[in-house]
Amino acid sequence: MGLELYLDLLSQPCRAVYIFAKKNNIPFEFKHVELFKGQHYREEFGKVNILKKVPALKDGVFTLAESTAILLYLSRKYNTPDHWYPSDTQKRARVDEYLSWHHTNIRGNAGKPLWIKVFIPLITGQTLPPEKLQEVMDELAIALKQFEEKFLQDKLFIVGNEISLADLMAIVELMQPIGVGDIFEDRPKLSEWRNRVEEAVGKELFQEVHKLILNIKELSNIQIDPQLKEHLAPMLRKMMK
Ligand SMILES: N[C@@H](CCC(=O)N[C@@H](CS)C(=O)NCC(=O)O)C(=O)O
Repeated sequence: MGLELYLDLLSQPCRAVYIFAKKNNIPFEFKHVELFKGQHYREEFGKVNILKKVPALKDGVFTLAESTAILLYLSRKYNTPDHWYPSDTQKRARVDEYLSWHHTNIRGNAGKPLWIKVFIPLITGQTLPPEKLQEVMDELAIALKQFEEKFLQDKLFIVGNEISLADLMAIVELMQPIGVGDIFEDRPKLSEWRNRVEEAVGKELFQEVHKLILNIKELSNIQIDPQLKEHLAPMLRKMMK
């Protein structure tokens, strides 16, 4: 049994894993787990990831959750080019530094605008006041300022002159709010970095993987799984407050 990747390309960390595997010609079977259909609650998927989240990996009898761990596993197993996760100790530490900061700062904030503007209305039928969107956009702006000042500075990529796992994890998150508002528009440094990342990944692959998120409005007539609604209810109540 070969490598299987369980993904939904609406999910940011899934896009990072997909891009990484495709870009590095890693052979895998794409196992589509549609979150809005609640397919991650199926018993079969629970055997791959007891946490019931995507991305997840299955390689023979070995299973693995968490995007960062999956990317590192793939980079080691397939001996991918060094720039993704440099062997130089200090460069590698810079990737680790970004990845440690990423989850609570970029990931913690970049997904929210889409929830406020698209997913919550879709799931609950309720539209939230514009101030709610403004609130999360303001929080994201703080994270973006730190991203530019601390991690990007005046470099081409987060770790010098080549793309690494840090850039990959960052870009997939920063593409998430794009259907709601263009966060790159008034940020030339961020926008130029995005172009470089897109170029390094390959424009065709980049567009392919972001097709769903760039056409997010087409989701408006999707049927949401009732179990998913129930599972999300506490989180939604918190976000709607
Ligand atoms: N820390 C995890 C996050 C995984 C995660 O939150 N996945 C979301 C999609 S972006 C998910 O599967 N959510 C389903 C749910 O919580 O019901 C990673 O980086 O892989």
